[in-house]
Amino acid sequence: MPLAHIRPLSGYAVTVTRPSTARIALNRPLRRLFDYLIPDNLSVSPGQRVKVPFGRQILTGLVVETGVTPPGHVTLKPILDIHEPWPALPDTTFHLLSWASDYYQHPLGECLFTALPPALRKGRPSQRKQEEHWVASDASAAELPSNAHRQKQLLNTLQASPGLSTSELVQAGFTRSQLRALQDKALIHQADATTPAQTHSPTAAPPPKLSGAQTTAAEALPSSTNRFQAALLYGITGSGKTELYLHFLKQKLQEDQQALILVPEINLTPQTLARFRQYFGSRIVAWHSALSDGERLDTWLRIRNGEPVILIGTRSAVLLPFTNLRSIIVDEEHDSSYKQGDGFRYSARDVAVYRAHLNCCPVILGSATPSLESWHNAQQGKYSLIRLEQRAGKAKPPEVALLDIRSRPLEAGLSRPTLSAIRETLNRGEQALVFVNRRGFAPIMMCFDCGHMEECPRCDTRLTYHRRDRAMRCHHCDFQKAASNHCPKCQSDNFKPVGQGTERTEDVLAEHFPETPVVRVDRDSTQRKGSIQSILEKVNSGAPCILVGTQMLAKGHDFPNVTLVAVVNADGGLFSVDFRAPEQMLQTLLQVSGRAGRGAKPGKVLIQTCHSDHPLLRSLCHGNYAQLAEQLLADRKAGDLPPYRAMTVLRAESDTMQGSLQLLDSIKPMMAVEGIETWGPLPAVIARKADRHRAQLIVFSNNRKRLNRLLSRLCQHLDQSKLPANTKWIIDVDPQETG
Ligand SMILES: Nc1ncnc2c1ncn2[C@@H]1O[C@H](COP(=O)(O)OP(=O)(O)OP(=O)(O)O)[C@@H](O)[C@H]1O
Ligand SMILES: [Zn+2]
Repeated sequence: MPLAHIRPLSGYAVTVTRPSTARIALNRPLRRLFDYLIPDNLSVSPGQRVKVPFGRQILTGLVVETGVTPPGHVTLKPILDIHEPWPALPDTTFHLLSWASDYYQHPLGECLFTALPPALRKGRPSQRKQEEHWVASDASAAELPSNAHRQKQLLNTLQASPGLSTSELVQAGFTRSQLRALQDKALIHQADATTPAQTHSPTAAPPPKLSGAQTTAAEALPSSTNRFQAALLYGITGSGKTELYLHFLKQKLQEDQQALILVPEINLTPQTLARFRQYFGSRIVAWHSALSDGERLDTWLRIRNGEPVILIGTRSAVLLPFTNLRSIIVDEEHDSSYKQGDGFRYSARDVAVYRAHLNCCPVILGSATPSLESWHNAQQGKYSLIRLEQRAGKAKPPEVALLDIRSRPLEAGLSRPTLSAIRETLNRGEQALVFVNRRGFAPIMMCFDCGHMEECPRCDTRLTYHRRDRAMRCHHCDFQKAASNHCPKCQSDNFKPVGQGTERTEDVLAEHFPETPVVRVDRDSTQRKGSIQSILEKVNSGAPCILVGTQMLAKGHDFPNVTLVAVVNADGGLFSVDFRAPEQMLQTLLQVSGRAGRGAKPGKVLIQTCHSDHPLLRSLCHGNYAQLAEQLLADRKAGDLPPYRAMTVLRAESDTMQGSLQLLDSIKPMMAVEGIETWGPLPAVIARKADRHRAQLIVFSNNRKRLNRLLSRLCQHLDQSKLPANTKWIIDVDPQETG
């Protein structure tokens, strides 16, 4: 041993076995990490939260590695303290996020911090707050004043589902003050936290017996929770996929194991939770955007502590620090809300599959309209394909008909046959659903004298007329102004709405059917917390009504008394420039059609179109998505588009279009590499949004690894380049939108 290494033992004994430096990730959009010294009194390991000095601030960082050699002769500052002695991100979660950072080309620090609840991101202590659960006391609602409707409803809810938590009740539209009011009157009390199983114990209602088709599908589901297996469950609308998920978990998941069920935001209703709780009681825990910071921390800690929860959550749930995750289910796997639209643009579905792979556990992707990516993976044998092509119970698939509206008189977009079909439905005491793909009253306000149309001053789009609040609004930025009765250009009062949105359809239906409630469901009508829940409750009561809504209505709802679905206009996606538009249009049409006839009564779907001879729409009538998927995949293959080639979009935004195009032009030569093809740069379809000019460069490759390496180099290069003022770039790997 060289002499220089022989040192007196005292004071050095520790440094021999302990690393003295650590590389730390910060929650910053920076593609770099920072090195710090580990003081002798601290012991740190990867995934752990630490406090570090950064400029004049003290920030929370996450340890990425220890024992690193810092570059050059920099003097390192010491870590100030640790937040807790254990790593906030355990091994597999850490590995998952590092992989995602590399795959999606997003800075590691921001990726890692996404897996922490807001409280821990902000550097708060990781102490557990006890979530309050409520039960109704043995008192009667008669003690409530007759005008306390909401309190009565709250009490009824708790009588029906004892043990709901404050957050679940708030999500269902109740308020904390209503809870307090009932508590003060001793009508409800907190469930005993030490015996939650009692308040949450599965109810006696026996699960329905699986049908023959369901049993066959169940037998084909992954056989073990200790092996990676990916299954695509293609089950038509109303086939009872949820029952299969429950059956699978009941059969396969052991009592000490964790499971994750991903759902699109809108599907995570108290009804869904209640259905799962019937089987699994207090093991069911929810994760969604409406939770408070405290509730998130509480749930996060349960997961990190390895409690055997079955988490039902939206997109970001896939990043949580599970320690014993043994099954993953992705419901409505085709849903575009699984892809994050800004910042860390990950696809929760794809991350879920990778996570299952890392954990050596099964993943089930379920949908009535699988994404072409998943369908392709099944064709390639990467996923097993399980088909469930019969509706559950007594329900039959709906009868679908195209209604050509080219030469028919329309009333706010509705044809006479559609109106009569609605009337017949209501006369039978059933419910009708009318699907309109736009919110607002009309997408265009136009002067019939001078031809002027109202446009957004900040975007290359028209303003939508919202009649309820007499406003003209841009749906792409936050611009709005008061609506006027006169053309702002020529003052003519021949200034009128063109086309229809949900508000207009709602008005026409209310005029035609004055006796029947017309319920509008879109982003405007459901802004208030819990409003969607009360709407759903109304519909679920089964009384005749007409539902009018956007795709919010298409997803996953189970309204047994809806027997007619009318689609006002199906043609939007047929001729779009976005290559995904036909797929998304067909998925939406099939999903919304799938709301018809889910109970004992037969369902009917009327699709109004100007292209009744279009082959895609004709196949849709046969309701055979498998066939449609094959057709769409053949088009993708012919165009050398995903899933046949990997695709990434580089976007640039600047004060001028020239600035955006120049930036993309400057990096294009870096991509003149074998096996890489680029399209563009070109202005985006909406070239100007909120006064920013947008351009894009699309990159394709047959070789994902090569593309990934090239993109990493490109991002490094762009990070180190000095960009012109006000110019920004964005990278989107596997984009959902390419317009
Ligand atoms: N074996 C069964 N026997 C009787 N009814 C069943 C059975 N399985 C499911 N159901 C009922 O059938 C209806 C549809 O089930 P579910 O909502 O799970 O369908 P789904 O496949 O998720 O449909 P979608 O894709 O349209 O959301 C529900 O009301 C459910 O309770
Ligand atoms: Zn705008």
